[in-house]
Amino acid sequence: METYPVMLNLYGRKAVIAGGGKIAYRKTIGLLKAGAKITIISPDLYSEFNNLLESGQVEWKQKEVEANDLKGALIVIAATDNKSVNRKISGLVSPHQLVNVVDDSRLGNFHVPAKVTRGKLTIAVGTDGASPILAQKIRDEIADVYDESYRDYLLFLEKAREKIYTKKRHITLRGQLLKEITQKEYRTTENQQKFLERMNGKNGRAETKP
Ligand SMILES: C[C@@]1(CC(=O)O)c2cc3[nH]c(cc4nc(cc5[nH]c(cc(n2)[C@H]1CCC(=O)O)[C@@](C)(CC(=O)O)[C@@H]5CCC(=O)O)C(CC(=O)O)=C4CCC(=O)O)c(CCC(=O)O)c3CC(=O)O
Ligand SMILES: NC(=O)C1=CN([C@@H]2O[C@H](COP(=O)(O)OP(=O)(O)OC[C@H]3O[C@@H](n4cnc5c(N)ncnc54)[C@H](O)[C@@H]3O)[C@@H](O)[C@H]2O)C=CC1
Repeated sequence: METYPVMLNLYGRKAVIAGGGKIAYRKTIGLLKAGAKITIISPDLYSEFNNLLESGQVEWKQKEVEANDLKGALIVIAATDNKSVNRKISGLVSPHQLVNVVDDSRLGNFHVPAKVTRGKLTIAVGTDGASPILAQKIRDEIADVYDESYRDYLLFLEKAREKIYTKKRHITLRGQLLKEITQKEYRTTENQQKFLERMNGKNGRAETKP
């Protein structure tokens, strides 16, 4: 069976992480970047958490995890170092909760891919648990190709697409324009600017490429 990749919008949604170790920390950072509201349930916390706690970015309940702690969470991560506790958590979640079990992905309903993010561009690599290190390696290779400059490029593409849709255009022309801006020449700010001006109808220039 294949997995089904999705890009979740977790902004403001509740996430519960059981365990306060290194792996819990890694998952916390990923969830924070997505704007989730995170509660850590753990008798102790890995020192890296201190900053997050002090700045109020995460809530910590200093205790062992119980069924009640999972209530209201969209996403639950079982990240303790105790296999039977992690297994128990996977059995306690409701069928509509997302649960990731860090030491046995078959017990959960999702696992976490390696990813590279460049602003609005996200590329995720998964191996279904076969080799997290290969997922990391492929991610690193992809990250070299799709470097930091893609952050601004994506902003341009978004803006240009909006402009292309704003004005009433024939569907064929619209498609041509949307395709055109993904070509290499539009990686330069100069050509991006020219394109936006063209869409604004400045300088009386034609819409199609000369
Ligand atoms: C199933 C999954 C569940 C999940 O956690 O979602 C899972 C499971 C397990 N990982 C284990 C080990 C390691 N995992 C990593 C690294 C990452 N692991 C991640 C995801 C996943 N790991 C999910 C599958 C993803 C996929 O295959 O697509 C990444 C991609 C994302 C993330 O964690 O955020 C992150 C890279 C983050 C980044 O670089 O960005 C490293 C290397 C390192 O830490 O540097 C090692 C040591 C090397 C090794 O063992 O291979 C073990 C054995 C634990 C033990 O020893 O007991 C298990 C348990 C098992 O296999 O059953
Ligand atoms: N998915 C992944 O990427 C990886 C998963 N792992 C697995 O993740 C597990 C956790 O690894 P680390 O974070 O390095 O361990 P760790 O030892 O640093 O942290 C474990 C945490 O779980 C807490 N804990 C234990 N029992 C608990 C309970 N009943 N309720 C709440 N919290 C409890 C501990 O207090 C501690 O904070 C490991 O057992 C390993 O199998 C390890 C490497 C990678």
